[in-house]
Amino acid sequence: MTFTGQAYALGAGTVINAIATWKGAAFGVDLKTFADVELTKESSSFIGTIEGVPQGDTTLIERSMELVLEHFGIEMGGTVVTRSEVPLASGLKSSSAAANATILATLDALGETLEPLDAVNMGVRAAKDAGVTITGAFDDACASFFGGIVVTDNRKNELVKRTEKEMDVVIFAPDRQSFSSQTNVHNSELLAPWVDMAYDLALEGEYEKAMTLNGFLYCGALGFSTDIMMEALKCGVKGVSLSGTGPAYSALVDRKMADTLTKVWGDLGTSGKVINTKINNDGLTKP
Ligand SMILES: Nc1ncnc2c1ncn2[C@@H]1O[C@H](COP(=O)(O)OP(=O)(O)OP(=O)(O)O)[C@@H](O)[C@H]1O
Ligand SMILES: O=C(O)C1=C[C@@H](O)[C@@H](O)[C@H](O)C1
Repeated sequence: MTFTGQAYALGAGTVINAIATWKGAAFGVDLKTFADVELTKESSSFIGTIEGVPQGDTTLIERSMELVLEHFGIEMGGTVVTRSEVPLASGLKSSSAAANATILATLDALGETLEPLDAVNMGVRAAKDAGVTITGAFDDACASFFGGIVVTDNRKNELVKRTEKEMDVVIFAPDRQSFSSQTNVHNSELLAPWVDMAYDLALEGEYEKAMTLNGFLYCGALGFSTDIMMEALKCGVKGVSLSGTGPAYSALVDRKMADTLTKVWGDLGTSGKVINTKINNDGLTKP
């Protein structure tokens, strides 16, 4: 007998990368990762597949499934298949989306529920166990789960603030990957006094100023070009940043600016794709 479950979770963009100070902020976007889970008592192993990425590391989604079963004390094995609109390891929180979607799909297969923050914390634990994160990325996990803009303390796994905003999001995603686990933590930590200033701006609700400051700081620390950000500022954009540990950049804009920036970034001739989406304020459920 098999038990099947499906779920999705959101990708996200960065306001504050938490690696310098363990305090972060992020917003959920309208790009989804879907997970299909199949559980059976006939097996005790967990096998994950990332559709279209045969060489992808499936430890995170296998561990996510395992943690749900452990929590309920159920002895089963199974498979999980993810497919994603979120480019993998680009800074757009593909890992948080994959963990959240897998946990919810496993709950769906079992006919069980968890409190939203317990599900988020389980995904953070899976990410730490799989070695794909530095701080646990509780900020990204909350943005992926609840949508809107979230401000968090990743050391305490505390959701400090959540706001909803109707804004478009324009993303420039280069055709390459940058894994959080291999990012330059030492350089990021050198930024702490200035990242604190950006975090305070985020707490005051000045998300666009906060993210632009974050972007220039982390481009400097991680060796990414600021050209893409400068092109956005020349158009009049106020909020633009390197997202996560890169290489993608995202901007918070109104509808009219979204069209302008999509064209400007698309015409740059830098290899990569421009994605026009928006903040997803619905999330999967409210905190
Ligand atoms: N769709 C997916 N299915 C299964 N695992 C995934 C998926 N997407 C990402 N992952 C896992 O997450 C890892 C990438 O995590 P990483 O934190 O480097 O990327 P990210 O979350 O997109 O970036 P950032 O944290 O900077 O936003 C992959 O190596 C893989 O293990
Ligand atoms: O691995 C991590 O701890 C993180 C990675 C990036 O996505 C950051 O944006 C996030 O704030 C923390």
